[in-house]
Amino acid sequence: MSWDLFLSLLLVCVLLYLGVQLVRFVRADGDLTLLWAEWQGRRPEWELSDMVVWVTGASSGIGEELAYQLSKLGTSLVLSSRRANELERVKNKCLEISNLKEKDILVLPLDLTDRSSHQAATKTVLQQFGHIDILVNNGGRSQRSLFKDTSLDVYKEIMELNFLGTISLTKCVLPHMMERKQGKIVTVSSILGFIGAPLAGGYCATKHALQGFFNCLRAELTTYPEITVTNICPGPVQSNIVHNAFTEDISKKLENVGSQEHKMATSRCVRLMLISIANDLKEVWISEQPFLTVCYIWQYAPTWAWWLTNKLANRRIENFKNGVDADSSYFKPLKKKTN
Ligand SMILES: NC(=O)c1ccc[n+]([C@@H]2O[C@H](COP(=O)([O-])OP(=O)(O)OC[C@H]3O[C@@H](n4cnc5c(N)ncnc54)[C@H](O)[C@@H]3O)[C@@H](O)[C@H]2O)c1
Repeated sequence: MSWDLFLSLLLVCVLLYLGVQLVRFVRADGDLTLLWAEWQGRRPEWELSDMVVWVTGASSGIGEELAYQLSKLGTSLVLSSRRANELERVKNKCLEISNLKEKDILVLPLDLTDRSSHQAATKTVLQQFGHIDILVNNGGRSQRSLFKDTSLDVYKEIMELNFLGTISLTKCVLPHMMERKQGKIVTVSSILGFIGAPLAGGYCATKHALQGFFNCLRAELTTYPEITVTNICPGPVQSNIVHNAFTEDISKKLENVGSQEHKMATSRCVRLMLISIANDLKEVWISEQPFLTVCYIWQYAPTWAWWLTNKLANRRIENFKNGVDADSSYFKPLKKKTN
């Protein structure tokens, strides 16, 4: 083979390799540690079966799907949110699709903002199952309104729910985990827990607060190596979150919710969450593009990130004003992954 031919073949191979890596990067829907764990790490099927898992916000969206996927793994479940009838519906479906029995699923209505009820709720779980292996702090609400239009009451209320409600329940469960010297505290934060976006100032503040809080708590628990703290940071995911979002006034509902189809499939998000929990990952980003790229640039070159952030931010406000979902139509995603 001539030297020229060899070099041409080598160049083609390198270009092919780079092409494949580029497609993989564009299609990636998790940060590097998460993708590694998905490829080489521990499987949720090996690690999580037989555990007792308490999921808040289990009546809808991510929490509901989490209940279904966990039930298939054989975990005992505590399902919490405010509406008992919705939790019963989720429980019945769990029983239908898994080998769990009635006694394996506790429906435990709970309002995260009613902090005085959290101790009694924890006691009820311990009476039923004897212990709690995993607490998934998932319940919460988002926000769609500009700061200039938004009442301060909204900021107070969203902080009460997403931040104080979450740490209040954690405070009730943690002593029990410390006594056993084991447990997993998993909190569903958001990519808005470390980047910013318009229309969600209050929500973003609560998620930043959660990130800061749980990063500190993890550092306080170094003498308890078997208690792990995982912050899950999803980008946009299909659920009822926009439907249930706060607006500029406490009592006002969002008028135009818009289609949610362009967002990441709930089942895929939850599968990646389970992989994160099984592998005790400390912080994970679960998101499709372009948000994942924004997260990386935001971390490594925050000032440059503003160029892209501003473009997305303008589009977000425009979308919102036009009555479509704020995160729609940045660009069409490649074929969606579903699990
Ligand atoms: N869907 C997304 O795009 C997305 C992105 C990033 C983070 N998240 C986070 O995921 C979590 C779940 O949200 P989702 O997308 O499934 O939304 P969702 O609206 O479908 O579900 C929210 C759940 O929280 C519960 N909840 C709300 N207020 C409560 C209260 N006062 N007490 C107890 N439970 C309460 C609801 O009843 C529901 O079960 C939230 O913490 C949210 O911030 C969602």
